[in-house]
Amino acid sequence: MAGRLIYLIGPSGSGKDSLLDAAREALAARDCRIVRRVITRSAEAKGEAAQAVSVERFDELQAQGAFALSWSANGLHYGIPKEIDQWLADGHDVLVNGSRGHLPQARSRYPSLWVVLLTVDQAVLRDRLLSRARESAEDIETRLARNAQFADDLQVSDPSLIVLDNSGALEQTVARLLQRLARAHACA
Ligand SMILES: Nc1ncnc2c1ncn2[C@@H]1O[C@H](COP(=O)(O)OP(=O)(O)OP(=O)(O)O)[C@@H](O)[C@H]1O
Ligand SMILES: O=P(O)(O)OC[C@H]1O[C@H](OP(=O)(O)O)[C@H](O)[C@@H]1O
Repeated sequence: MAGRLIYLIGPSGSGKDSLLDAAREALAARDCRIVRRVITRSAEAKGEAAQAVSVERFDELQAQGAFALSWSANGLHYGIPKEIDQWLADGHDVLVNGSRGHLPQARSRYPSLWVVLLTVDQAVLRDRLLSRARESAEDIETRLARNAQFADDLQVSDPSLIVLDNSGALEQTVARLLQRLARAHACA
């Protein structure tokens, strides 16, 4: 049976990378794969273990059809390697750190995908972005402002949407993620 794509989204700083890192072992034990993204961000940037490439290299990879999904946001380009299609075909569930802006295209390519939406109180979010200190103060404000664009877009009543609040301890969010995925018979 084909695997399921789980598309993790949430505001910048909501904790997507932290959650994936903290849940990595538990997910691997459940045969759930986490894909490594290709990003036009410098390799030195703190945070997720992504493959950093130049814009020229990204464009080449794109032209070669190396990406199953790709988008641009926050002045960067993001690609999800095509190998996820083989993983899904082989029956593995696959977790992707996605983009809210790209959700319609992701849904149209993977109609059975599940969305995990990570939320955080706005004040906590600002504090976390500032203390992460990956972006300049100006870029952080731009990222916070980007959230308004998506505020009403997701239907909380959608049965294939899992909403997780990460305003509290990360361990709690990990536990709830695993629980909710198990209930959805994904990564179970
Ligand atoms: N539950 C939590 N409690 C305290 N700090 C947290 C929690 N979750 C994440 N953080 C911290 O918040 C910051 C943002 O988290 P992270 O980088 O994982 O977010 P992200 O959603 O991947 O952001 P982006 O989309 O911008 O990459 C990090 O410094 C991380 O350590
Ligand atoms: O705002 P939206 O469209 O949800 O997401 C845009 C992109 O920004 C974030 O990446 P990062 O903050 O550069 O790591 C997300 O992971 C996503 O890929």
